[in-house]
Amino acid sequence: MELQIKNLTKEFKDMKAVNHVSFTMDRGVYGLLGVNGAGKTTLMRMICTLLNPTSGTILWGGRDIFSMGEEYRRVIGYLPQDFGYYPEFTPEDYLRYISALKGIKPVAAKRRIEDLLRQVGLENVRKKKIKKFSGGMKRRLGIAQAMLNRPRLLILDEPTSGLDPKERIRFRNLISELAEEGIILLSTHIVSDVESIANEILFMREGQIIDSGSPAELIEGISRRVKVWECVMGKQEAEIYRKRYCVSNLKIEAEGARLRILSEVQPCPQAVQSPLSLEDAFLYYFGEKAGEEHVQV
Ligand SMILES: Nc1ncnc2c1ncn2[C@@H]1O[C@H](COP(=O)(O)OP(=O)(O)OP(=O)(O)O)[C@@H](O)[C@H]1O
Repeated sequence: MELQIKNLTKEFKDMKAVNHVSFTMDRGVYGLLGVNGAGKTTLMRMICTLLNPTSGTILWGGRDIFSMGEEYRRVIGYLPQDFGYYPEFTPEDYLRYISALKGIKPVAAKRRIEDLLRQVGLENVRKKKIKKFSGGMKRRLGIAQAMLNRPRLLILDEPTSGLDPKERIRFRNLISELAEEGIILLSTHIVSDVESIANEILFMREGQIIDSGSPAELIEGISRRVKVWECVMGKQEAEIYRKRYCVSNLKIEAEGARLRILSEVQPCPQAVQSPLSLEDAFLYYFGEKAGEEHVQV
């Protein structure tokens, strides 16, 4: 079964938060990458039927999702950016409560909750109150609630925000496991969160999908337009280069500042060409904004 997004637009007053977006998802993990305000949440909320598009269509198996009602809700699982939980609940109570809301019968829910607690690694804290959970544990619980109805389409909005590096690794492993069960669309502004697990990446900027493909395809495409150079220079000189070029990394070493520069031509005589990474590709599209919350694991 596939989800087709055709010419989708969402306008808020006179601004287009999502601007004529089209793409199709059939299987695996799709990483929606963009800086804050790119339109990721708006796009995801429309896919979840929580927001009506201004124009365009979303089809599941060729049918308009907005006319499918309950049938579509059975297909989809959603983890919103700020998912509400009840601090005094245990994960078991919480999942039982959400199961009831989703209309899952108690016997089936019991089995499913057992499986999910194990799958997201919360079986040992099943009796602990959620208020005592770390950010990573809460996110994993959030994924479990989105998975209760065995969705074939799982939408995760910024699922890694607030996670520490160890939790990020654990999260990536969990997503790879879940991907075997259907389609996962996850949004993030952190390249390393999706680089190793996404089959396809969609770069979103100012409401539009500006490029898409597998990480290798994206790297190859952008490599034809820009090169990456590495060079070492004095700190003062490095400041000048930083203003003049798109610098994807600056590291102070014993012999000076090591710069990673994106440029079509060799920026200085000592610069040596280096293979382009997905992180560089992100920077190529998003420039300065991309570095605002740069996280490396
Ligand atoms: N209900 C709304 N009314 C007016 N403008 C909105 C509304 N929701 C979103 N926007 C605007 O639409 C644009 C896209 O927002 P959106 O939340 O979809 O981006 P995002 O990529 O998810 O960013 P973030 O990660 O910060 O949530 C932003 O400029 C935002 O201010």
